[in-house]
Amino acid sequence: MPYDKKAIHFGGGNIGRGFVAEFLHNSGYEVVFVDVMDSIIDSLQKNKSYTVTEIGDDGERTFTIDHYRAINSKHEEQQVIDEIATADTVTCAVGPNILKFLAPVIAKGIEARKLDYPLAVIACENMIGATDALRGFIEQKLAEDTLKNISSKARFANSAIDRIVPNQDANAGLNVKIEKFFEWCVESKPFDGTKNGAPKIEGIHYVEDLRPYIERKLFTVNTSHATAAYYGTNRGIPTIDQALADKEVHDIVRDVLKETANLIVKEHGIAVEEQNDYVEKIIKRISNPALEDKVERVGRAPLRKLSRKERFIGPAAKLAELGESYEKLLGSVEMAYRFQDIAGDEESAELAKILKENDAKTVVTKVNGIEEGHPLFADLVKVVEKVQKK
Ligand SMILES: NC(=O)c1ccc[n+]([C@@H]2O[C@H](COP(=O)([O-])OP(=O)(O)OC[C@H]3O[C@@H](n4cnc5c(N)ncnc54)[C@H](O)[C@@H]3O)[C@@H](O)[C@H]2O)c1
Ligand SMILES: O=P(O)(O)OC[C@@H](O)[C@@H](O)[C@H](O)[C@H](O)CO
Repeated sequence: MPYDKKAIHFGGGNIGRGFVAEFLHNSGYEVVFVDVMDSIIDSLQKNKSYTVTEIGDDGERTFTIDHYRAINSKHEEQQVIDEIATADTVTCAVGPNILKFLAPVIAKGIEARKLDYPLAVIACENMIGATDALRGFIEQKLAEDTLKNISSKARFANSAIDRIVPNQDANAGLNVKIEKFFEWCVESKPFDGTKNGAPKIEGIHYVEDLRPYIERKLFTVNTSHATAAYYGTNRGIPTIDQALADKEVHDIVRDVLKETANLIVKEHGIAVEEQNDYVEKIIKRISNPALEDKVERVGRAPLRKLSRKERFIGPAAKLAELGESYEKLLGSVEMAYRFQDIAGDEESAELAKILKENDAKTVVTKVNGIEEGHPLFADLVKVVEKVQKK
């Protein structure tokens, strides 16, 4: 493999090392990791390779990832700018709330570009429109002239990324254990008319309209995952597979998925059988005991997960608008509201504070982004009142 293309990847964490970098590497890209965590960057700089182990029904397979470099953007901003100026792609997997912090350095890299083809920017986060959000932050930092010619400098494509990468063993170092299944869908249209076309990354499924893919993923994989995590936490169950082995939790997850499946089928014209097959596949994936996926990881950042476009309120709001049932989703919302003061999770502490300091109506407006008058509002207020009582 010549490794003659260059990819800058922000976030050397689980999905960054275990999924995005693996695919870039296998497609002949030299990967430049950018992170702010000293331990990850130091380790990537010291070790010239790490392994990714895929766990499937048919056993395990291990791959070696090499041909990468690593930069700490806290200390070496100019280096990151120079790399972006001469790169083919920028990807990130840092978490939706971090996107705004990446924007200034990416904007400077775009300003410094002299190449005769645009940079491909693809955010790989669990968020509807993550690349659009990143683009918005970047554009706030660009000079007027650059903004006028932005399509010659950079192209921005949203993506939906699906692969379970649990937290890794403390002694694993850089090595990543990951499920075998993957899906990475990226919008194709933003690359129309460019010299090189869409980035040639093996495994990416380019699609004209991403909405059905990202909504199906977020409202099936992540809705069920988070439901299992929050009910599991509430019952003192440590991992997702163990939560799903509990008959009651298992049945609740299935009931919640009936509600989101109803929406997905109605909204996107996906056949009922196809959605049923998808649901079965997802339940099997998240029940995989080999992943040992902790409920705290899957439930992390409850304020984000309880927000308007996210895995519970997104589908529940739409179902309410359509006059369809969303009762089981309210149960997941209740359990998410009960995910408070979890060690290492700042949002869970913030959630506890918000619930203590505000009345239920204010909480719903603030946390769920649902206003009085919306058909979901009164039911959410009841859920919050119940949680506030106990
Ligand atoms: N883990 C999964 O199963 C999975 C699957 C699909 C999508 N995702 C999404 O991928 C994203 C990352 O998730 P993860 O599980 O890899 O999390 P993670 O915590 O393992 O990795 C995030 C990385 O981003 C780094 N980071 C934080 N601020 C940064 C900054 N300003 N600049 C550069 N790097 C920074 C962190 O140091 C960390 O290394 C999230 O949006 C998540 O929803 C995760
Ligand atoms: O990453 P989050 O916090 O949005 O959600 C936690 C998990 O549900 C998520 O990371 C899944 O493992 C992943 O989305 C599977 O593709």
